[in-house]
Amino acid sequence: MAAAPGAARSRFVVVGGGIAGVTCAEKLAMEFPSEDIFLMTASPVLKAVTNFRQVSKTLEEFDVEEQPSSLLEKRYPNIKVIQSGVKQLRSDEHKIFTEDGKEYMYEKLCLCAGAKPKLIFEGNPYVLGIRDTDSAQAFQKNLAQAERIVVVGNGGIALELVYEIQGCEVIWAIKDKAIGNTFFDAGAAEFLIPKLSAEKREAPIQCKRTKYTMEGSEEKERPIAASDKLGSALGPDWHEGLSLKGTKEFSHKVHIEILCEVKKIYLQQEFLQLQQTSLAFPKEEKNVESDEVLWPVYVELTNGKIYGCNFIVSATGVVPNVTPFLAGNNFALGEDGGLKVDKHMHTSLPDIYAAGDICTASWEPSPVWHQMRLWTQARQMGWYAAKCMAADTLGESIDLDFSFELFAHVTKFFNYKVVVLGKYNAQGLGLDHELMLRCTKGQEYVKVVMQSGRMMGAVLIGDTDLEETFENLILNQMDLSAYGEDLLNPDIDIEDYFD
Ligand SMILES: Cc1cc2nc3c(=O)[nH]c(=O)nc-3n(C[C@H](O)[C@H](O)[C@H](O)COP(=O)(O)OP(=O)(O)OC[C@H]3O[C@@H](n4cnc5c(N)ncnc54)[C@H](O)[C@@H]3O)c2cc1C
Ligand SMILES: NC(=O)c1ccc[n+]([C@@H]2O[C@H](COP(=O)([O-])OP(=O)(O)OC[C@H]3O[C@@H](n4cnc5c(N)ncnc54)[C@H](O)[C@@H]3O)[C@@H](O)[C@H]2O)c1
Repeated sequence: MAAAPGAARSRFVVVGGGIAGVTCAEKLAMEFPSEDIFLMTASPVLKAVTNFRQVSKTLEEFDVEEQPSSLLEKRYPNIKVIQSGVKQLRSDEHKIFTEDGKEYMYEKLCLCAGAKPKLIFEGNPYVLGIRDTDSAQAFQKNLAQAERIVVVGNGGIALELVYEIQGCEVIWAIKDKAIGNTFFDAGAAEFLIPKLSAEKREAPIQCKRTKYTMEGSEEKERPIAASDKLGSALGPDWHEGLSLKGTKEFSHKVHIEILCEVKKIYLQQEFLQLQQTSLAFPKEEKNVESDEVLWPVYVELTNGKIYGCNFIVSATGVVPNVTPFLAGNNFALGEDGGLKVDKHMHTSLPDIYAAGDICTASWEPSPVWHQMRLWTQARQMGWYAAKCMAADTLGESIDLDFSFELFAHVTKFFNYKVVVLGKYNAQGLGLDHELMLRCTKGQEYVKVVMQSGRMMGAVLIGDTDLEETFENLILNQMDLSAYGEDLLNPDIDIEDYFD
């Protein structure tokens, strides 16, 4: 195509300086060393993956570093970083327009603009979200002067926050029955809960493993019934450099309100006019006397309770950053608002690919993979999108990358190593599955999800050393019926078993 006068052009343009965009640009730079790759980003710093370690076939660990763009350009001299937000895309003309009034032409474009927090009561100044360095610092500043906050949401961010916050009362309002619904079931939640009260923190106990099989048993700690219910983002351990401390001297003080949402938020003045009564922080779950302190803001929950607090954290998921790209372009969007991509990371429009939090994987997935907006998937998608762009350019064919065979995520919650594999919460399996559990209080929690004798998923909390074996068992879909409960028998070296 002919370049418009004044429009810079490049064969490959990538939008987004997060993990997906940077990884995509790096891979393109390697594949096409003599081509200039334009990387456009709204944020002044880029996110680079460092210390990458392939822990097993599908599990990976790495650090995420904020770096100035000059460092990336030094490592890859054919990458040109353009620091300006994209405000418009004209897909029919293969052009993008940036905030600083410039226009660029591309042959192939990859959109990696990430996502932003999906806030409840958006626009209310007392409601904070956490996404990037700025929002994390704003949160820290507010927390330093707070005595009580309300945390809403039950996913990754809420789990990290309630554990890390010290010296501040936390009312944690969740829609579900148990904590951490995006990663755990109620059994795992029960295992983790003691960690939330510092006073009750237990010394490590002897490894006495309690074994459970199947749901529906009447034992006290029975397996939990299967349920059919279903700027750049920060990097790992983002909270470690931040002092997440309120004004008080105690450690954790978390009160959980389950099965509720926020109904209304009142400013102090509105609240006083209504002459409502707010609840004090509950003591041992009994104290519901009214609060005599006046708070800047009050939260009314759908269970009728009202708590005063300094501010509210909305850790209620994300929405893909698609807005600047939609006007005049007929992208197919997923239910979650992301740009639909096929198994070659192609959006519904010609020559436009997408990767990371902005996209919605719309191919028929492997039975044990699903999309979650995580940095591991952002890296894998960015890398694979670049390979697909290269293959299309060179007229080659390409198979779906192996990383999409099995969902695998390693992280840390409540100071435990947490590994989740496959359909770890029996997602999409309906009632047609069984659970096997092994649990040692304070030490480890192992859950496997079985269907027709095959392992479909697992949650491993603590240093279980089982991830590689279970990863293999899920990948090879071996019929394990004959092993029964021995699968989780701590006295049997399971790895030897399957060698
Ligand atoms: C607090 C927090 C903790 C997290 N913890 C974990 C964790 O422990 N493990 C895990 O796997 N994942 C975690 N995540 C999720 C993970 O960070 C994201 O899934 C991942 O970083 C997404 O990468 P991305 O490149 O797709 O998007 P982003 O990192 O959001 O990057 C998007 C980029 O696009 C740029 N951009 C946006 N709009 C435009 C535009 N119009 N023009 C130009 N540039 C634009 C932005 O400036 C940014 O550089 C966490 C997220 C948060 C917020
Ligand atoms: N260690 C980790 O792996 C980790 C840590 C932090 C964040 N993350 C990722 O970062 C992203 C953002 O994290 P997040 O915790 O905001 O999102 P999330 O998707 O993990 O969790 C959102 C939570 O908010 C709840 N929710 C949604 N709407 C609600 C509403 N109106 N009222 C009350 N609750 C509501 C959901 O039920 C869910 O529990 C996610 O993609 C997450 O996977 C991962």
